[in-house]
Amino acid sequence: MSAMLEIDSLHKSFGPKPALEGVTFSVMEGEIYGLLGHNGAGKSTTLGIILGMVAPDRGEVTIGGVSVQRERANALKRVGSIFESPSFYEYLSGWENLKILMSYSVRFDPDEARRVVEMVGLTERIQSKVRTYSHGMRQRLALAQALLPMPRVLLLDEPTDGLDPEGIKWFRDFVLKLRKSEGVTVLFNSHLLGEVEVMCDRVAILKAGRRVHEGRIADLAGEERIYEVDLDRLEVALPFLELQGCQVLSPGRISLPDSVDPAVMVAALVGLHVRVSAFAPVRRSLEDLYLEITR
Ligand SMILES: Nc1ncnc2c1ncn2[C@@H]1O[C@H](COP(=O)(O)OP(=O)(O)OP(=O)(O)O)[C@@H](O)[C@H]1O
Repeated sequence: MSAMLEIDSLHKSFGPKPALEGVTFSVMEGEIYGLLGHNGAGKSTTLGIILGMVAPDRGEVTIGGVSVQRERANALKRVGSIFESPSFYEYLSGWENLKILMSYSVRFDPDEARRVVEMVGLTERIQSKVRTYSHGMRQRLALAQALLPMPRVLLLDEPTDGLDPEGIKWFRDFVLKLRKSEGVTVLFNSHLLGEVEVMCDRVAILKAGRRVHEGRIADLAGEERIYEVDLDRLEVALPFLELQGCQVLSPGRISLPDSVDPAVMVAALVGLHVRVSAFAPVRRSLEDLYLEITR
């Protein structure tokens, strides 16, 4: 697999505090890649630079080997995007909106547009005025617009923001199907860690403009042994656990070193008059990792 997207050492400052400080990562062809981070971590700035809408102070992005900074139009020819909240002409139909939006970049092909509108499930309402659309329908229209250039790369800024659980599931299934049928490469940012975990192959976590983690979702479990615990007398229990080499990850979650037998640990806690209501192994989630890294 070769890299479809290469983000190389991006630096950007809007004021005295840098928004990005040397962010680097690559997204392989056909990969679904998630960009995570707290509010203000630099996710949208990164996407804006990839889309050629924000000029980096330093660094470069290449898409399919073509530099966005040096050959923007060429690099973005087969890139579809939803960036920030898409805005539409409210008093025009979804169809008229697609026609206008497409006239800025590629030629409008009605057959292709009908195919894409069908794909996103908007056929019945595409002639209705956008002001009558629900938030979910607007997102589907935004997705249709993103799909019209027949993209090899999709860049999505918070694509499920504000969607209801059904809309989120629809979006997830749609993207997974699209990758399978068309081999599209997808980079998106989101705060919905559960969604990211089921959709993405890899994630990067940004913190204050720096990439502080990159890894495969499949490797999340790692070597660590994580236990969910419910204990009383924490003033006794926690120092004891730490003395045994356990790490308290969050209230109620600890990681056990290899040398420690959980049964022996429970017996020892009981011996210290700690009531142990739960002590069960759990799979480490993306949320666990995210909280450990960004804390
Ligand atoms: N156009 C701009 N002018 C001034 N500052 C900006 C601009 N765009 C971004 N910033 C600043 O850059 C930093 C990174 O912002 P960015 O929008 O990239 O974060 P984010 O990770 O996308 O956050 P969120 O999850 O809230 O969307 C923030 O401190 C933000 O205030």
